[in-house]
Amino acid sequence: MAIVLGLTGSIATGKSTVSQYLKELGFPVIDADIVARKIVAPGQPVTQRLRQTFGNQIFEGDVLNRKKLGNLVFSDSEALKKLNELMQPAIRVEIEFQIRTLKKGSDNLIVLDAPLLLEQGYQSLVDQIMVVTSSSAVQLERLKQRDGLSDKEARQRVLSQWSQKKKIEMADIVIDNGRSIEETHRQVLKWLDNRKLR
Ligand SMILES: CC(C)(COP(=O)(O)OP(=O)(O)OC[C@H]1O[C@@H](n2cnc3c(N)ncnc32)[C@H](O)[C@@H]1O)[C@@H](O)C(=O)NCCC(=O)NCCS
Ligand SMILES: Nc1ncnc2c1ncn2[C@@H]1O[C@H](COP(=O)(O)OP(=O)(O)OP(=O)(O)O)[C@@H](O)[C@H]1O
Repeated sequence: MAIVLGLTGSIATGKSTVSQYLKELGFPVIDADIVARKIVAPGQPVTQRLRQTFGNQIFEGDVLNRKKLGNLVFSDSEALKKLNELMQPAIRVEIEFQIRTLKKGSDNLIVLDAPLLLEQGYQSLVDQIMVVTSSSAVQLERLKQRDGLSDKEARQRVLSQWSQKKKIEMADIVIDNGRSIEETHRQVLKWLDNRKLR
């Protein structure tokens, strides 16, 4: 029976960096950010509801302008709450479907990479929780650099999620991604070897 690993952590701490490595090692990865993109493609029911709720301002024709929606919800907690109410049920259904499908295969490890795994209570879908961390200063710097955000915008995004401390308290495994990527890979390999997963 495959182990389902829930991979999470606060924004820009390095989940994708770890999930990319697990993918390179050959493990199947379900990426909640990709699931979230799929359900807001043109013509999807959730896309229509986003238009009804937030108006045409967040669209270019049929296509959702993610940058505009991001700017709106990460600076207004009520809007973010509405967005979560709209999107999370459909995201959960798709994630559950993908886990069920992968469990029918022969993989010994299935990875669920989900930034809001703990906030949204996905613990019941996974067997182990891996939290990726880095110091707040490193996290902010990487976030600003990657997404071209101001200091204020980056801080607002960090504050829209649970604190790193709270996530670490709920973790089975903590991966410190504050140093080099090679050092992070070493920690992942150590865990895989301990669990005899490779
Ligand atoms: C607001 C949106 C349009 C911004 O899109 P954008 O392309 O700029 O960012 P992207 O989707 O790559 O997300 C980047 C990071 O933002 C953080 N984030 C995304 N959604 C949320 C949210 N609802 N609450 C808190 N943090 C979030 C995550 O750490 C995520 O990895 C997009 O993030 C979105 O649709 N969010 C809602 C869907 C969701 O809840 N996704 C998380 C799945 S568990
Ligand atoms: N150890 C590292 N050293 C230097 N840069 C890194 C390291 N790990 C990640 N980065 C960079 O930091 C940024 C954030 O990393 P990544 O995208 O993996 O985070 P994430 O947790 O998946 O973010 P999100 O929650 O937004 O999806 C990226 O630009 C990535 O290239």
